[in-house]
Amino acid sequence: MGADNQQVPTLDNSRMPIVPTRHRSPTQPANFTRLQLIDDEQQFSGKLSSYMKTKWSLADAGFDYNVVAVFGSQSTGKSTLLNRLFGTRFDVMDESQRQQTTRGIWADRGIDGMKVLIMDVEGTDGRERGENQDFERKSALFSLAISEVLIVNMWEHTVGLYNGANMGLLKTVMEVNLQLFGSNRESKTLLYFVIRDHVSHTPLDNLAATLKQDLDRIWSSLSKPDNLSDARLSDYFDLKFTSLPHKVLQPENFEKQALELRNQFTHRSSKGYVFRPSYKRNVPADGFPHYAEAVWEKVVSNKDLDLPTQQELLAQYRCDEIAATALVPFRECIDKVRPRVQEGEIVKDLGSLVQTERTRALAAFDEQAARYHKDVYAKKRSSFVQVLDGELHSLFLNQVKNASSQAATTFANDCQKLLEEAVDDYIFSDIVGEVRKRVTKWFGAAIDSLTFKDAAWTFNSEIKQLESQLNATTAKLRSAEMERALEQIRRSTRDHLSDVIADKLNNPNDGDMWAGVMQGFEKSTNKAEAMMEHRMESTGIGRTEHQQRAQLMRKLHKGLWEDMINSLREEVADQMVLLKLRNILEDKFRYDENGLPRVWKPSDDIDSQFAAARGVAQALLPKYSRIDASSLLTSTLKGWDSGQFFPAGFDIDRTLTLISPARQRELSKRFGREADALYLEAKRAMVSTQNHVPMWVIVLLVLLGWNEAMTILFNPVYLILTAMVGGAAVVVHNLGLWGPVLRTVNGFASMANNHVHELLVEAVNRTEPNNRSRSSPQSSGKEHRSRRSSRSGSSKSSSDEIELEPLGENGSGSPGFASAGGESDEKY
Ligand SMILES: Nc1nc2c(ncn2[C@@H]2O[C@H](COP(=O)(O)OP(=O)(O)OP(=O)(O)O)[C@@H](O)[C@H]2O)c(=O)[nH]1
Repeated sequence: MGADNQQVPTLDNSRMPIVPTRHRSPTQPANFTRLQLIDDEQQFSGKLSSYMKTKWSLADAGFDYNVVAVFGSQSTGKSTLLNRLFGTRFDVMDESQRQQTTRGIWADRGIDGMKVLIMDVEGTDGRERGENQDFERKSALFSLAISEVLIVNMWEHTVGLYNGANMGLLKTVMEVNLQLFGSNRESKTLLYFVIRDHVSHTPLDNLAATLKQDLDRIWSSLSKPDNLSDARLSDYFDLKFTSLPHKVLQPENFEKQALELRNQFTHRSSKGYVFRPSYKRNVPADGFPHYAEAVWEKVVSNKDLDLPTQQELLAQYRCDEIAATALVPFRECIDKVRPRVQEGEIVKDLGSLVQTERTRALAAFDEQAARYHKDVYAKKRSSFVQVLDGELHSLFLNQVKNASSQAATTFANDCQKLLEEAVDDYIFSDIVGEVRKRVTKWFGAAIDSLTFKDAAWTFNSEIKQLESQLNATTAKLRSAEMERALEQIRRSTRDHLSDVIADKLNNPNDGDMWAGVMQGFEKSTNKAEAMMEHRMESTGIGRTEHQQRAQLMRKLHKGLWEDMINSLREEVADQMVLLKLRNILEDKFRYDENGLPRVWKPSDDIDSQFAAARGVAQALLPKYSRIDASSLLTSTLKGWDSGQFFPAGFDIDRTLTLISPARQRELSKRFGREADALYLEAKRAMVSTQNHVPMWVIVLLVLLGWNEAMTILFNPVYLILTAMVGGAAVVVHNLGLWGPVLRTVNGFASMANNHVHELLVEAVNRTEPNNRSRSSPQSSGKEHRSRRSSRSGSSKSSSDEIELEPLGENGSGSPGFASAGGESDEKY
């Protein structure tokens, strides 16, 4: 193509020179808007969609656009004609070369606001392609399928020629077209025959009649499908004919008539306006690229080309595209709130927020997709709604679950708080019922905000789920309430029963001990049952709920029984039971029948009294060891006799034994030891009543006086000596040996006396042998006295002097010296 051919075309013919040139390359100046839609290699351009949007601004045209294609032999001025009609810049052959200019199919938009898409198709019978008619058939079929108006360009002189007028090609194309599009009679195609170089005098009408006859002949010779055997040419095609003068020989006329012809394509009001609604393919402009490509692919692959199917496919494709586009802002909105909801937040006004986005997305979809195949659109709309609602439902479901969880938590917490704060005599079912009503109402409002008219979902299962949760919580609270009631009732009866038990076990011989205990249990149970009835009523366990009530009663009985057993076990603990036995023993042993303390006298038979008392006490040990509950058989306790009193599996027999046999034996031994101590104590008490101050102590005190006696007592040496002497005396006394001892002492004294006497005599004899002879024995005795007096330092008178008497003859005389006169108390 020459550079001058790249001038911006206008409708001013003087500025639209046809400059022969050659342009075989798809590259073009930037300001050109044409596109090689299908190239030499039969490849469909991937740029059509972007050209529709950016270069041609037709994407948003909806149905308000037209498609025109040109069909004809090579170099018959097709491109020239299109450029004249639509202001396009399709390549025009360089006169000097006479070579094929247009290869493949080119497309462009008409200028000056014309919403016309023009396709310049490679000419048929091309020298370059030779015998190969594959592309010309495909391109012709493609043009026929997608165009509202197909301009059939031909020289005047070829009219009436079969091959020269491309009648053979037209026949083939029509035949295939009938097979492929036969079922679609809704949209026709205008075959606009433009006869070029009309220079002869043959009127156009004659030329048109010739062509029409040729076409009818072709049509009748077509091999039609069976179901279309009656199909007429006019069912599918409208025919229109025009001619143009010779461009070179009659340039002015040519331009003039070309302009008139142009008006038929541009001015709706002009006579002969070509674009009629019946030619519409019902393909919106934004779907045209996909539609055209799909048609081309069908043509190229020789598959059956069914226009309705293609339209449906297109509709499906486009509706999907539109839906995807409409979904983007919707998802953006959802994605903003989804994390918050997933984290458990209850997003305020979520329902209205996303409902607005849903409406917006649907409106965007409807605006564009409604132009496509109705059935497909309806289905796709339904699918789109499902997608939207699917996203919403999953989001709402999370929100509902959050609300449900919060409602359940609030219910549990509020109930617990109110029950804890409730004063006595509160009605459990009133408190719980009130909270439940409030929570359910709140949850209902949360659900309502997420449900709207067109929404295909309900949250019935979530409502049921919450109800189950609330029921479960209520059951738990009721169970806890009853546990609390059980504990309170047991506590209130426990003290009374403990007192009864302590009293009965401490006085085992006052009537039937176990009957008394059981009576106490019966009273406590009756009282507890009445309290329990009241609590069950207030907790909402109606009288119709027999099983639950019976279970609770049995649980209460078990608790009361266990409380009694625990109290009994405390009472018969080792120390307690020993204390009880000891008390009984003491009562029987230490006190008489009148309850007065006994003072044991030697004459009392302690042993038999003790044995009797101990027997009574020991007999109580087996009594304490096992509970006798037989009296309850005749009690007022319901179910005791039928075994329905306690819960199933409760082994009452196991609880009856308080003290095992082994423990009984051990306790019996320990009690025996304690009893023995008591016995000894009694014995000692009796002995103590007989004891007095020993005689020897009195003698000692008389003999020694108080001070001496104390000296002996507090001086260890004296005390030991005294003890030894005393001990010896006791032994002697006890053995009755005083006689022999006295005799022995006397013997020893006599011997000592004799020995002393001998010593004295010897001494006297030794000292005074000579004096004996010089003096008389009297004088000698006086001297002896004087020496003794001098030794004693005494200056006694003569009346104090001691007379030394001679020793007895037999040696068994008095052990001491005989004293003279009243001086006999002084000892030697
Ligand atoms: N005689 C005559 N020549 C014309 C007319 N219109 C165009 N031409 C000339 O015919 C030659 C071919 O013109 P094109 O417009 O390229 O023809 P075409 O059919 O598009 O050619 P291809 O695209 O190669 O098939 C050019 O040299 C034009 O100047 C016409 O009406 N009469």
